[in-house]
Amino acid sequence: MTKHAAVIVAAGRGTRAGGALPKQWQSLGNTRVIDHAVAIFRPLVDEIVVVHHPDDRAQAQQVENVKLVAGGATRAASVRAGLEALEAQDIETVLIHDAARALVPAEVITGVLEALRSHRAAAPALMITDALWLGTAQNNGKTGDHIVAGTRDRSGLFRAQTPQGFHFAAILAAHRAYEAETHGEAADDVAVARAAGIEVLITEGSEENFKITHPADFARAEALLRERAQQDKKTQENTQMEIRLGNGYDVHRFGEGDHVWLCGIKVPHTRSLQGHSDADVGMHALTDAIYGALARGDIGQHFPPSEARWKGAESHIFLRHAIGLAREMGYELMNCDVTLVCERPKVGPHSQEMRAALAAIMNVDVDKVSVKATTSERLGFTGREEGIASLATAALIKQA
Ligand SMILES: Nc1ccn([C@@H]2O[C@H](COP(=O)(O)OP(=O)(O)OP(=O)(O)O)[C@@H](O)[C@H]2O)c(=O)n1
Ligand SMILES: C[C@](O)(CO)[C@H](O)COP(=O)(O)O
Repeated sequence: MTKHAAVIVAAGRGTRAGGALPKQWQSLGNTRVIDHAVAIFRPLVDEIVVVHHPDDRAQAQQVENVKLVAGGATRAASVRAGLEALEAQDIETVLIHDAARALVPAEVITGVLEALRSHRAAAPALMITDALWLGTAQNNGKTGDHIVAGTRDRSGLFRAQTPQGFHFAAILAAHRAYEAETHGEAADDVAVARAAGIEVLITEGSEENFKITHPADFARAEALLRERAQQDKKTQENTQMEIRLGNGYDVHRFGEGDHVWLCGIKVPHTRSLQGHSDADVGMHALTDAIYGALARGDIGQHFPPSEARWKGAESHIFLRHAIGLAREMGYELMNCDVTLVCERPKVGPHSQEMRAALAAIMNVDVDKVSVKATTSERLGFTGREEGIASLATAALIKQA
């Protein structure tokens, strides 16, 4: 079985960050910097080693279910200690990470793991997009004391991040073989790997994977946590919403008359639709679609044709009832779509007015309402102009 391990180095003193404790033990959100770093690796690897300073044993012991190892005087020495502690185990790949990059996005880690399937080493980075200057210090070498003495070519340059991933045996051997006297103090594990001739693939880094280095980085990390919490809340709200769909179908036959009511609009015609109510076939189909979405019966159940009081009733009464019931149950109309099937009258010239009428009855934006028409190619009862049929679909949404 492939065994992935993570070595999280946390043995530095965090002198640049300041604070009463080294930065990895300081608070970030409602926990500590180190706890964020460990939590993100937990589901992605089989084993986690936290390398701490010998003086920080008490702080490190508060991290549960990790192997604790005392680190060294340099980052490289701390990494080496972490790797040595894993030697006896059957580890295939190892991810070496700075505790100070506490908010590394999971995709950055999985990007490295994915790359390790085909490469012996991989590490995330961001391409340099700013111009590069050479500054010469005038006084004490702080930012405000430099004068630009030249520019440097930025092409092909990257900002290195962690986790840096390796086949375990290869990076352990590389660390053991690395001679700081010959190669200089290694900036990171990629430098160690390269000194051993290991090719390293660059994977996608992230601006969110910054290293907490200076005091201001804490404020940046807190802001990122707040942003993520808001995003999580939104995602949760979206996953909690409930969407329901319903369809409706209705038919009314033609009889004597000089107009038809369609979707709330009186359309002049050579005949009229017959029915117990005003026979607005489109509005009936839509009303039934809403009842259907709610699983609350149909128009006939709420307004029985056997009851005289509904004789000649205007159909907006039915539609208002259906949308009112939806709201009582906590739903809003997401959108609806009504299709009228007839040869005549022509619906196109009236469809915008019909949309507006339905939208007004339901008290929704007109963009949520569609009214369209089709003929049945002179086939069937609609083709013979014996009546008009209508189909409707309604989508309702409830936010939890
Ligand atoms: N002897 C060391 C030095 C550094 N690190 C770790 O390497 C990471 C990157 O180092 P850096 O950000 O430079 O941390 P510090 O060395 O703690 O910071 P500073 O240089 O400001 O003291 C950190 O997670 C740090 O804890 C380590 O494990 N052992
Ligand atoms: C390994 C590293 O995170 C790559 O960017 C970085 O070099 C470690 O931090 P340091 O400040 O250089 O010790």
